[in-house]
Amino acid sequence: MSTLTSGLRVAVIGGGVMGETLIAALRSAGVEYVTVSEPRAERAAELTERHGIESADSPQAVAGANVVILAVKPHHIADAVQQIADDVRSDAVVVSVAAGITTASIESGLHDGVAVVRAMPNTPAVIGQGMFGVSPGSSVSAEQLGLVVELLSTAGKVVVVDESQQDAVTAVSGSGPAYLFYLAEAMIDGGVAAGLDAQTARELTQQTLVGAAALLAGSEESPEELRRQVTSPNGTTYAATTTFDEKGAGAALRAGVAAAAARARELAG
Ligand SMILES: NC(=O)C1=CN([C@@H]2O[C@H](COP(=O)(O)OP(=O)(O)OC[C@H]3O[C@@H](n4cnc5c(N)ncnc54)[C@H](OP(=O)(O)O)[C@@H]3O)[C@@H](O)[C@H]2O)C=CC1
Ligand SMILES: O=C(O)[C@@H]1CCC=N1
Repeated sequence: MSTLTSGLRVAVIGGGVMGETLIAALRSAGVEYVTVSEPRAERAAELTERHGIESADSPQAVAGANVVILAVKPHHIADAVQQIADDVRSDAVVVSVAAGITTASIESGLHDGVAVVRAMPNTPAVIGQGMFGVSPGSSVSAEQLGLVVELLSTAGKVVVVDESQQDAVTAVSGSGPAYLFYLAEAMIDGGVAAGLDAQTARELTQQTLVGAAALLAGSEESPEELRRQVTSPNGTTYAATTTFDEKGAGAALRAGVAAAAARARELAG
């Protein structure tokens, strides 16, 4: 990591949920120079204090940066790009994490030839367990893509995908943590309804999801086979999963992923 972090100066434009997630990940990875541009002064002060970083307006933040991370909402990207266009270094790489926004649209707002990478992160990056789908734009060198992949790898796994797949990546891994939290909410509610106190229901749910996720990640078996191993003939799991099927839970989840991908396409404008 030392060759990666030495001399690296990162500007993070937008200090919201994902901006802070990436700041925390970069700092944990030993990146010393991180500057955040965040319009809310109170929030900027919170971030500088919590993570030991600098805060500046966007032109100042990007002026010395070799990596610029755009972490504003998709509808704020055009403004954010316009604010930095004249100050981004010509050899910098600009990484956008905005859902739906194409590298071509960001490139069109920057000076010719500036490298733009589109990356779709997720919030588990804050504990080094993120999943990133990364796509280079039209002016990215192999070295610049390698730098971005190496940098993001400090916060989780990275796959390089064709940009045409980014909306699907967003629907699976970008939004995906929320699907698991949604499931956790329902399991906790169901446990309470079945007679547990809320704290016990949460503890049982949390460890069950952690254990099952680790089993899935570490196993060569398919999810279907792992599920089969839990499901005794006409037992409790069978009772649960046939009810899920009757209520259309699987179909609803598949439709939800499709809706997320469609929404990402819409965000492109
Ligand atoms: N949250 C997540 O799990 C994920 C988010 N993303 C992407 O990350 C991006 C940010 O999302 P998220 O962090 O959730 O959103 P937030 O609203 O939490 O954060 C965005 C921040 O950017 C600030 N901002 C707005 N305009 C500018 C500007 N021109 N310059 C600098 N800062 C600005 C906002 O300030 P203010 O509130 O004052 O407007 C806000 O603090 C989105 O594009 C989203 O698609 C991608 C993957 C996962
Ligand atoms: O909900 C959203 O639009 C963002 C993108 C992926 C996760 N959060």
